[in-house]
Amino acid sequence: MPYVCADYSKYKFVNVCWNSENGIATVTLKRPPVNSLTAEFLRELSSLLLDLEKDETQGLIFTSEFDEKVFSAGLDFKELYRPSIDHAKEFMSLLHSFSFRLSCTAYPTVAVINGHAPAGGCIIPLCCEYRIGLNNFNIGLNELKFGILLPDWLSSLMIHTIGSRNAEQAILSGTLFSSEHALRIGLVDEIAPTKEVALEKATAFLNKAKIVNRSLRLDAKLHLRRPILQEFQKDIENELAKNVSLLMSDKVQQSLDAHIKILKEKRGN
Ligand SMILES: CC/C=C\C/C=C\C/C=C\C/C=C/C(=O)SCCNC(=O)CCNC(=O)[C@H](O)C(C)(C)COP(=O)(O)OP(=O)(O)OC[C@H]1O[C@@H](n2cnc3c(N)ncnc32)[C@H](O)[C@@H]1OP(=O)(O)O
Repeated sequence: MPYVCADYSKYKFVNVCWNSENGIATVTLKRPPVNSLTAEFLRELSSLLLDLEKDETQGLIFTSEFDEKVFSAGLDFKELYRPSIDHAKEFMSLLHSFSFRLSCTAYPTVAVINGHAPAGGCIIPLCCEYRIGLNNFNIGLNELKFGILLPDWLSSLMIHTIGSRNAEQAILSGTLFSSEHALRIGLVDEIAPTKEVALEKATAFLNKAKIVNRSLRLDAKLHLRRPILQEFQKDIENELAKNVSLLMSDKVQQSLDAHIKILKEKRGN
């Protein structure tokens, strides 16, 4: 059984619950108020994956502290509004490297989506091998609706998950799916009535993975995910520069400004 070496208490935005009997790590995202992804959060998540790898984790479950509310609200609007060019570059690079790393972990991965997961909020679930949703949440890549072209690797993750035809329709219409609809098109694999049941289902999925030889399983995973991994590795410098210039463009900055205002008005701020 794996021996835990890393100090998981050093992490600020996640709680790591390590089960020493089965080697499964349950990682609860807890960056208030909505687990939006900032550079600091992404840096932490990347470092966490390395620690889990070193500790020979047998399986990873992601879930959110903000149960029945939000899994993740996606990229942090506020941090990405008028960033310095250096920060924009760093952010895009961190997003790319974390998503790549999560897509090809040696251990199996599950997302328990216990709340809304719009836009960048569904990156973690899409990189995972299996997705279990709760009722009454929305999930989808709706970026096109606010003028953001998806990076190729992100479209490719969606295609891998729900097939090209469904992905084309979903991405081009910027649809946010209800949990029932997400189940119908395969964006989630199961629906659970509560987080507890979802965590049991996640553990059952991870236990099934154990009957397969770990290194063979990884070879097969990398083979089956080759189209996604190729998108991640294709012309990285150019792809990152494209995303940075999209982020810095007037259109996207105006859209972020509008979104921040909408969220403020919603709260009566
Ligand atoms: C921008 C990138 C451009 C180019 C880059 C190229 C490639 C990048 C790759 C991927 C693209 C991905 C893009 C994104 O992810 S953009 C973010 C999209 N997210 C959303 O549209 C979600 C917006 N939020 C909501 O819909 C709701 O907040 C939510 C359903 C999540 C929760 O609703 P609830 O009613 O529970 O809470 P609220 O009152 O709305 O919000 C509470 C609190 O949280 C703040 N908030 C919400 N979302 C964000 C966010 N994304 N970033 C930062 N902060 C967020 C909100 O302002 C409230 O704050 P406060 O008033 O201070 O309490």
